[in-house]
Amino acid sequence: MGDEDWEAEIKPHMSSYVPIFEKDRYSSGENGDNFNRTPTSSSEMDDGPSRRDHFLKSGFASGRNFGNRDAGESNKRDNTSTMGGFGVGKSFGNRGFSNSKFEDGDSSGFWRESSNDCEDNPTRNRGFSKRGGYRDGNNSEASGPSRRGGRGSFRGCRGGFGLGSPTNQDNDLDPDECMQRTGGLFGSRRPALSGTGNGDTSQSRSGSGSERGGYKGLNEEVITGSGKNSWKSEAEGGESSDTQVKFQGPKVTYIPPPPPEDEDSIFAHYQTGINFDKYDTILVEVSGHDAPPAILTFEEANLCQTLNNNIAKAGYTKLTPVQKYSIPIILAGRDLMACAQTGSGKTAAFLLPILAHMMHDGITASRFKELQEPECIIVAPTRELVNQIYLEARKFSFGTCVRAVVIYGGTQLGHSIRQIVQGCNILCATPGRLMDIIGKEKIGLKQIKYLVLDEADRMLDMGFGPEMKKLISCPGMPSKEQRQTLMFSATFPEEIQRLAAEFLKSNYLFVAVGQVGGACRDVQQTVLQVGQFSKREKLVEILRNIGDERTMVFVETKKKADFIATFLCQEKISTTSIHGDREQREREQALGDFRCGKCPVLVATSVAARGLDIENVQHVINFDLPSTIDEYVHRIGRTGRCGNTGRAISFFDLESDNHLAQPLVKVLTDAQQDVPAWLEEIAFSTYIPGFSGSTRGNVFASVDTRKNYQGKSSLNTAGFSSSQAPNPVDDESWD
Ligand SMILES: Nc1ncnc2c1ncn2[C@@H]1O[C@H](COP(=O)(O)OP(=O)(O)OP(=O)(O)O)[C@@H](O)[C@H]1O
Repeated sequence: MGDEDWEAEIKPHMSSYVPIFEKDRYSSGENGDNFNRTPTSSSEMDDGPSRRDHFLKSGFASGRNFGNRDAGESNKRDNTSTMGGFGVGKSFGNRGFSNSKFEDGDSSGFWRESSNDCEDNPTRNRGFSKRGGYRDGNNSEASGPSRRGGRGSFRGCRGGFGLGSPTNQDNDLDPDECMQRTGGLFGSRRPALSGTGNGDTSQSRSGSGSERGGYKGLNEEVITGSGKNSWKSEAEGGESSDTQVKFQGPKVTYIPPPPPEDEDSIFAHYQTGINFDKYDTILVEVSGHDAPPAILTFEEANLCQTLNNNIAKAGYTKLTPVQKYSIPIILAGRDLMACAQTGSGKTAAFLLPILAHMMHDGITASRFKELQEPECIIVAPTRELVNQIYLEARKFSFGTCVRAVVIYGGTQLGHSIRQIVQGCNILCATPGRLMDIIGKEKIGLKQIKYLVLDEADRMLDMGFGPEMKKLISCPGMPSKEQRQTLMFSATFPEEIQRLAAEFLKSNYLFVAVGQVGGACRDVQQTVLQVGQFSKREKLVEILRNIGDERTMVFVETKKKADFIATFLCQEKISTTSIHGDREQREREQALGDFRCGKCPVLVATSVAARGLDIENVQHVINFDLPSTIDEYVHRIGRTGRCGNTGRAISFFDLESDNHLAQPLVKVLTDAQQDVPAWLEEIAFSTYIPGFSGSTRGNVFASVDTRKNYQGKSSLNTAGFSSSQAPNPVDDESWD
């Protein structure tokens, strides 16, 4: 459903919201000056205490911007919000248009914008607080100063600079980690950014930026090297000049809490499920020359004792298919593109052999140094995912001298740097923060032996691809011949495979476990025909039936995530949310509340679609279907992990989802799921000759897109050869 439709739907409901404030975000005493206390409708203002109480119980504080609140109101909300697990709103005018210095907050807010959320004119964007509170459905109606006063901070990040991104739009994949960078580093696709400012704030930016040829985003000065000193002034606590501050944007002050250090926490894991052994029956195809044979047991990998101990403590007794094939390939020093179903252990498939190599090579303990030169960089598209990978790296390297470090956007840059300078062998990073740190000359690339792209298709698409290209052409980065490059994902569209070749040695191996881009068979998929205006009712009905079982509800836009989370809380369903407009602290809090079961429902945008491994997620509900089938595959893969079973229910809206009918039928069929007759009918009526399964290219690449490779072997994962069906593309040379 488009945003505009959504506006139409939410507007009538918005007036019934109970605004709840987060204590640390709103204080009329401190920030009241920036509030325009224009009265708003009483229905918006004066909701009864019962509902407020409900929010309180349900752990949800919908922090819309209600700048017209008086101090008394604010205090009441302070009480509620501190108990709330869900603080939607972020900025309450204190950093609004009157405040050009951006005392605090999140620099990522400057570029974390979506085209859908940026329909406001530049005047309205001007100097608004950078972080997005809940954008009221009314805010498309006003743009004058008084409105900005009253609701200026509403817009927050959403007002921002109008950094629309073609791929992220409002369905976010950490846009602060990707598209904004392409504007800065690789030539902007957003001409509005360069040259003319969008208002006070962006003017000041473009003012600074124009010395270098216009606004280029935070990263620009880093990459050109000019940001070095300004970083010092910011991250090392020195004074920033106005120009620097304006150019740099608001400081990010969030320092994530360190993960628990005790062994039990490090090795905490959930159980494999009843279908874990069924993995062995999945066909695996390896293509490329001279692939080493698969291993069948951990012992065959010949790992060192410490690694074996860690594997045992992690509860791994048996290899998953992707591990059986990838581990020997990586140990043999080969480049690899591996595609395996969600939740089937791809992370360990690359971490274990990399660590084994490092141990074998006699890695020296890394020590404090201003410039660290890690041996391995792992990049992934979202902050929560890199953090998860880091925790896995820390687990498997436990008791060794290998030090893993994680850095990601939305956290204080100085904190990232402090982590790095203490020593770094394996760096897990989101692309944006990685490029920043490289620009600050805290990371040298000369020693890189392993470059891992997790969710590689995402890392190479138009959102992150330019950033990745920049990374491999950074000074010092060993050429592809000199490093080992590893790519993992559950989906690998053909066109992305072709792009990947630039990163990989020509003799890379391709491992396909099951159907490339196929859904996990342990997820029972149901598609329901639900019209836009019935979705909420249906959602509540389903959630009430589900009870307390952990459920992720995916929606297409950030503001809808806020809206649905608010709505569910009103329905007394304890809910939290995660999306790219929430501050990192809030995102981590939300994930924590969901993981521990405090909020059994997590409403999420695509930011949570990939990679997240959360125990006991029994249900995924696609309140909105995503725009692409590969996104669907990743989303439903948040359940049914590691041999456990799960359920996915998708609302199919005849008005907007017909383009997905065909690929959906294919995914359902391949995963041996029931296909509703009505869906088949739609798929048939929208039949596109030569259909290849995706709205954007061929998700269903039968396997390796290279042609005519030799040495293709097709095995099931117990190691037995199966019939080698000729590949239709075998008759051409792929080099
Ligand atoms: N051999 C194994 N034995 C037991 N558990 C395993 C094994 N390999 C991985 N796991 C566990 O399975 C879960 C899923 O693994 P992981 O997150 O690496 O999956 P993935 O394939 O990367 O999924 P996605 O495609 O969603 O990113 C994790 O909890 C991991 O610890």
